[in-house]
Amino acid sequence: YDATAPSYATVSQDRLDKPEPQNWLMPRGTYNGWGYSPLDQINAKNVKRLIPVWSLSTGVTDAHQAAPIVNNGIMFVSTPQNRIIAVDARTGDTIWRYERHLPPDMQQLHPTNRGVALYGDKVYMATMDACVVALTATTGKVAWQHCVAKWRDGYYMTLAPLAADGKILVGVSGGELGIRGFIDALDAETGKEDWKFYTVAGPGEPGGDTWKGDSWKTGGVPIWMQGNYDPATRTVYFGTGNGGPWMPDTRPGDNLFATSAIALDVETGKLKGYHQYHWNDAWDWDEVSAPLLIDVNRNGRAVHELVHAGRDGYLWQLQRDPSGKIGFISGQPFVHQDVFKSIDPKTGRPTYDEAKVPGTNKKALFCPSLWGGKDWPMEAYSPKTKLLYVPANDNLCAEIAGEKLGPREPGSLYVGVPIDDIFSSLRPRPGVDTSKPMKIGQLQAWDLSTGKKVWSHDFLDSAMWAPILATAGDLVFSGGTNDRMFRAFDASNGKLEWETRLNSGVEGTPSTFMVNGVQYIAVLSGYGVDAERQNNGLKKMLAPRLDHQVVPNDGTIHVFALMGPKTETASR
Ligand SMILES: O=C(O)c1cc(C(=O)O)c2c(n1)C(=O)C(=O)c1cc(C(=O)O)[nH]c1-2
Repeated sequence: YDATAPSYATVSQDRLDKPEPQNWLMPRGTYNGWGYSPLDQINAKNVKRLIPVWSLSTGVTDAHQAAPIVNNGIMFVSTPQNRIIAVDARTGDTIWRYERHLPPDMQQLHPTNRGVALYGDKVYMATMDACVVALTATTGKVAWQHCVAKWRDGYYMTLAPLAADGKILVGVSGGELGIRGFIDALDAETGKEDWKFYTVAGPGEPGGDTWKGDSWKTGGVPIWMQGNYDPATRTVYFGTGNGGPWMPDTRPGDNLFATSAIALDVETGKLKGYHQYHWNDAWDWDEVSAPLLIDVNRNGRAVHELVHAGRDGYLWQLQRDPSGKIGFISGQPFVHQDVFKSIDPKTGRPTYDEAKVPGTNKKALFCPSLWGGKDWPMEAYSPKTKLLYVPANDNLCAEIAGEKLGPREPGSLYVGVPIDDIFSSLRPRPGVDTSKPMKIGQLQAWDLSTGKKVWSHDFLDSAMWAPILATAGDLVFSGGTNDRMFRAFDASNGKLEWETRLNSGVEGTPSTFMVNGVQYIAVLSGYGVDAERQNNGLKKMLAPRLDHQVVPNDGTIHVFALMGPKTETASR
């Protein structure tokens, strides 16, 4: 499909299995999670001619993290506050807007939304009040809605749904509210539940013995990032979040399947395999960004791998078996990490420095910080350069101590660390001189065959908090820094090739597509949630250097193309 006049084209399973380069049908472009486009009209030689074609205010503020999803010239964008906008991708003309009003007494811990899914003739969104809505793609009218849990019990949703095998897969947030996490698969046509997988193993279930007493009932393990999918083996891969409450002594044991990669049968939801990155999490290191499915050349042999740059600061390379079983290959730090003393070379299981493990009435300083070496923003992989691109945060640590928990009240925080302590927990790496510009955010490029870092582009006095887009034009695109820049780097050496300053901070997932022979790059600006909370921590840490810095929150869709006759027509 390459639209001359944009019109919605039915999204079949076949189109999702083999997506067309012109379209961007899911947050990472393809099921393998690469965030890679084979388009190369915009490339390292001409990217200096990239200009804005149109922009559109979303009408809301806060963290705009979704990828602009494009099907046959029609763009779908979701924003905080349960909204979707459908736009003509060439011109920015609005086709429809949808809003699902939130209950007025609802408190949002993470007011964001990571995108829509397309399937058949519908658009799907997971909502803050823990429902899935299906809209008719051409009209924006509700086709069905199904609530997977009660928001008053502390469940909410921020992730992009994953559409596969006639199902819409979603998971729940609430790791700080004493939930029991799960993934639901809903029938794409009707919204009826097909299967449910609990991420906290219950008594008698496999993994159930890794929770003591009733701790499983409030064990957390949220799923707040979309999964990836292997159509060949019909296996979905998700990353799982932290155990709850935070202090590990409240839930002794490994706590399966927290902070893990899990493989589920798309048809039945049955667990096929898992790998727990770190056991009995104590640092809020959700490992929710799903592992990327990459075939890595090892001594001339293609190894089917699952690759994940962890919030725990380790770059994990795992083996994926056709049966769904997951094996361990390697793990190594990509930022300063002082918690793991070693990892078992056979299993990857880390041993901990006990002084770095916080607990109830036990304070600990640990690195990386509780936002991790990399929070949710996704890595990208280019099959052309064979490099993995990681949005990393180095030289940051956190200090927290647990307090005794009272009884859980449904819908209230159930963390065991005062929320103000969490937001003020950020510390510099011991020994770092914060009176000088500090190296924090990095865009790193890794050769997965050798396990070596090939280059790193460093940002001073700023975290790096945005997903990466890689293209066949030998470019990688990303925002993520506190100066409102959106940038393009040379994919092979990390050289900055182009940057433009936008209205707000940029933590959107960039996407690219083609209409009428013109390649476009799209990204959302709009800053907030934990990028902003961490930046507030940096402002305190680096005072007075960032005292006057403002990173506005206003949401906007931005679309760019190369200057030339065709873009002039497109932008009229
Ligand atoms: O435990 C959870 O349920 C949960 C949910 C979310 C979310 O849904 O966005 C975040 C986190 N945890 C979290 O730990 C975190 O660092 C985080 C950052 C962000 C963000 O949007 O920037 N969300 C979340």
